[in-house]
Amino acid sequence: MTTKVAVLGAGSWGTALSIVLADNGHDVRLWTFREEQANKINETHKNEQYLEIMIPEQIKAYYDLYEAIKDVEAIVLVVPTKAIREVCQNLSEQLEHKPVLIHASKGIEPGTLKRVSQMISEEMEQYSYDDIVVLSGPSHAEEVAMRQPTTVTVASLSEENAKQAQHLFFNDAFRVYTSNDMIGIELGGALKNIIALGAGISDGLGYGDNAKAALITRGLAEITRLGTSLGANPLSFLGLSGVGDLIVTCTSVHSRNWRAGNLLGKGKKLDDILDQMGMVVEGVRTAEAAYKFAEAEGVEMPITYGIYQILFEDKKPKDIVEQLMNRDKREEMDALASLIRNRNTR
Ligand SMILES: NC(=O)C1=CN([C@@H]2O[C@H](COP(=O)(O)OP(=O)(O)OC[C@H]3O[C@@H](n4cnc5c(N)ncnc54)[C@H](OP(=O)(O)O)[C@@H]3O)[C@@H](O)[C@H]2O)C=CC1
Ligand SMILES: O=C(CO)COP(=O)(O)O
Repeated sequence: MTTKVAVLGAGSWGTALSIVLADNGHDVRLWTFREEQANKINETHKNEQYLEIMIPEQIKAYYDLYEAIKDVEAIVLVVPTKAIREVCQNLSEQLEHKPVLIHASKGIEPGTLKRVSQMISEEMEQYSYDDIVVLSGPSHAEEVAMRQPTTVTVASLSEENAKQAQHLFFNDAFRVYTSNDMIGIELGGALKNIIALGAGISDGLGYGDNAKAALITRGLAEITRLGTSLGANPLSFLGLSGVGDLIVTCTSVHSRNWRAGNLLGKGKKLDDILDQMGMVVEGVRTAEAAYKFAEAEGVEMPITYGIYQILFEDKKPKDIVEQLMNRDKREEMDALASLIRNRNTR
């Protein structure tokens, strides 16, 4: 059955998800706030600033938000986290009905420490937190657009909405699982970007696979610690939006977070890196948010703290490596085990 879907955000990920939806036979409206970009996509069937591949002709680009959303049955929100509130305010003013709302953005707001679904429900009277669906997992846009096998998770407190989202996106190159752990799925997707910056820094410094495996493993431990203390199911961090996304982002040259970290490790300045990237590097703002979150929750996140110091306190990457390697001796699973024990006895 053909569903009318509006995808809001015509960057790499919005375009790749539009391709999945178009392949599934849906009527896709890809919205951008730049008129010349909408015209160019409709004329050339390419969005070449973000992806090299041709896009199916049934994807129509829109500049007028009302025209894009007026009669759709689903909305997929894929703008950078820092644009979520602004886009949701406009959307809320113009939306006259209640299509299922799926977001695919990965970040935490530094000022409020809110996840994306929390920001959406604050800005849109049409939706409660329980209605919203998040889509997350190891899924670089470049590979999804080429129909390479990819697996993701959709989570919602509404089982019906999660299943609807699963059905919309599911195909033989894009396998979609469901979950009801909103907190775990959103936090896994957001926090892995910080560790990916670290993996890039490590590679930029010339360190090898041992260092990267250590960052991924100990990074997962601290993501799980924070996530569990915020109410996530610890098992979610062993899933696609946890270790899955952590692996892909820490090891792929497609990752903007890894690439930004790599340049930091090579001695480039953060502002210059962000200027030349031309795409969002979510891990930077999320590192600030996670550092504040960890402080507020009393959770140890030494890697996140070290990356925060490199990004915001101008600390040298080599000094942070020394700081991490010389922390007190400890048992591998102590902090995590006690958190999980506390959670189970609550
Ligand atoms: N790329 C990927 O592989 C994946 C990305 N994600 C997540 O998806 C989200 C979007 O990332 P991605 O598409 O890659 O980012 P890009 O940087 O590729 O694109 C961002 C898009 O959002 C637009 N935008 C920025 N601000 C606004 C605004 N205020 N109103 C409307 N549109 C705006 C940009 O417009 P303009 O062109 O004018 O700058 C651009 O089209 C991020 O949270 C990211 O972490 C998740 C999974 C995979
Ligand atoms: O989330 C992603 C892949 O799952 C994309 O990561 P980057 O934003 O680092 O490119």
